Amino acid sequence: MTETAIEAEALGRRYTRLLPRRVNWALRECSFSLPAARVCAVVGPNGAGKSTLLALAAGLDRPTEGAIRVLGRSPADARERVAYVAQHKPLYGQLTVLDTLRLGHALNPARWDQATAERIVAQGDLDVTATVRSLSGGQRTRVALALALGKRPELLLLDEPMADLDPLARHQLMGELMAEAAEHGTTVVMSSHVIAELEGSCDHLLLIRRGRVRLQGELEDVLAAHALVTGPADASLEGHTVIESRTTGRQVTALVRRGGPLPAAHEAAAPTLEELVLSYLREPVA
Ligand SMILES: Nc1ncnc2c1ncn2[C@@H]1O[C@H](COP(=O)(O)OP(=O)(O)OP(=O)(O)O)[C@@H](O)[C@H]1O
Repeated sequence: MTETAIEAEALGRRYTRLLPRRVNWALRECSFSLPAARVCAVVGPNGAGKSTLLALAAGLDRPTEGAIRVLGRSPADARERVAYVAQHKPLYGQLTVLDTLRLGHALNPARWDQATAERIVAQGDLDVTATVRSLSGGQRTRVALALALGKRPELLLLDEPMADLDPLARHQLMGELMAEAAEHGTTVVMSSHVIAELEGSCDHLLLIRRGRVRLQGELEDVLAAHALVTGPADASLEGHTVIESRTTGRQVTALVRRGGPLPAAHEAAAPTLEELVLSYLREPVA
């Protein structure tokens, strides 16, 4: 097994509209490395480039610039070992749930794990003879995740997988994902807007803004490198990078990237993942 699940080098994806002509870089100069056998959260605001990145890793789209390697190969060559659940969960609407799982088996005869796929479907209390088009959005998500996990992938790419699930289904499917990752050493790369949910389950963070990587690393290290400080507004925070600050009267509260010991005049606390991500999302971009 490779130690790096996804490696990107100056990756870029540009979209060009002809009339009226407009060029939009969905991703630009993205270089990062996501470790294997970890659960990685990809976060960023709407339109940041998360889906574009996942589609490139899945080999469903091609970079305009730079390169991306998946499990040490080109995305096309790695495809057999990768499962991808796109944001809109594409499935065949006319197939029943049972036939969908049969198709999953037929397409992945060597690796297919029927027991896992069936268990995930059964936990949702689905009628397996119902057609996919008759299912609710959340039920379809469950079938898409059953297909993906049934493939027993080495790398699981999930684009906002939990967005339309009820809280109980979220909790249960997140548990399934974590158990799968732990048991089989599966790498999970998951985009999500539900930051609080990622905190207890992710090991690695990739934060994208306006097509560029703004922050990346092991979650523990990233959190430890920052502090939420409160102190007198006139005391200097020189040497530290202020990501966001708010002044109320004579007090300032700031999220900083530590550049060394913090000034004694300030009280410092460790930020939660949500506080950290929100500060980076609010940070003014030049
Ligand atoms: N097929 C396309 N044609 C033109 N522009 C596109 C296309 N797909 C994506 N884009 C643009 O690329 C940028 C990144 O989109 P992307 O879907 O990757 O963002 P995202 O981070 O997944 O957003 P969200 O959180 O809303 O799902 C956006 O500006 C979007 O308009």
